[in-house]
Amino acid sequence: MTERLKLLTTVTAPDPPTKLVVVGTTGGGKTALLYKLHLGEVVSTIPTINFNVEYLTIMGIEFVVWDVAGNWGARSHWHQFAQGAAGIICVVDSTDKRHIQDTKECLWRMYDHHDAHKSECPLLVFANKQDCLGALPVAEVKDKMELDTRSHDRRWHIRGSIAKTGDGLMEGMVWMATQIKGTPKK
Ligand SMILES: Nc1nc2c(ncn2[C@@H]2O[C@H](COP(=O)(O)OP(=O)(O)OP(=O)(O)O)[C@@H](O)[C@H]2O)c(=O)[nH]1
Ligand SMILES: [Mg+2]
Repeated sequence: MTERLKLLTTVTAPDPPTKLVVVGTTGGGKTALLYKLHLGEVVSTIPTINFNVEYLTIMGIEFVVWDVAGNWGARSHWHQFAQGAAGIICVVDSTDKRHIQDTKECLWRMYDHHDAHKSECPLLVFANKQDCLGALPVAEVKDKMELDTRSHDRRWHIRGSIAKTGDGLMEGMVWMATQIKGTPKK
């Protein structure tokens, strides 16, 4: 009987949602991006204090997406939010070199502290605000983030985006979902 019950539980219990964490220093567009994906709408945002959490289903995978604040106080905790994440999303304001520099430093520091350094945890970077005058081209954001040199054997991808219109968002998320589908479950 116990064995039959066990079997039943295994068969019927749904998989838990797959965790993604969205990081980046303040103002990059993380919250705008999350709600554009979640609601299909532009929401007016204020700087996030702690985090927002929403569910998204992409390519049949249910994701639970944590949008973590990018303020000074929160940055040193990104690695804690990232515990157990199957993928990391980093959002940068392509118009602001100082912001890109800060985000780069915080991102790589997070990897120093967290099991997200493991190569099976893919990294998706959105070079956001591509609609704005003075936005750096994606290739330049890639260089400034040092993705080529600091990613080692981690799978990564950079995509230009406009969180306000949704441009590039789904393409990036499909890349992430494809990577996660290809990662064997533990
Ligand atoms: N023009 C333009 N504005 C954007 C874009 N994405 C976000 N914004 C605006 O940028 C500002 C900051 O966006 P948020 O989503 O609040 O930024 P955040 O990364 O969540 O910031 P924190 O919560 O402080 O970490 C808001 O006024 C957004 O409307 C974009 O692609 N283009
Ligand atoms: Mg926010």
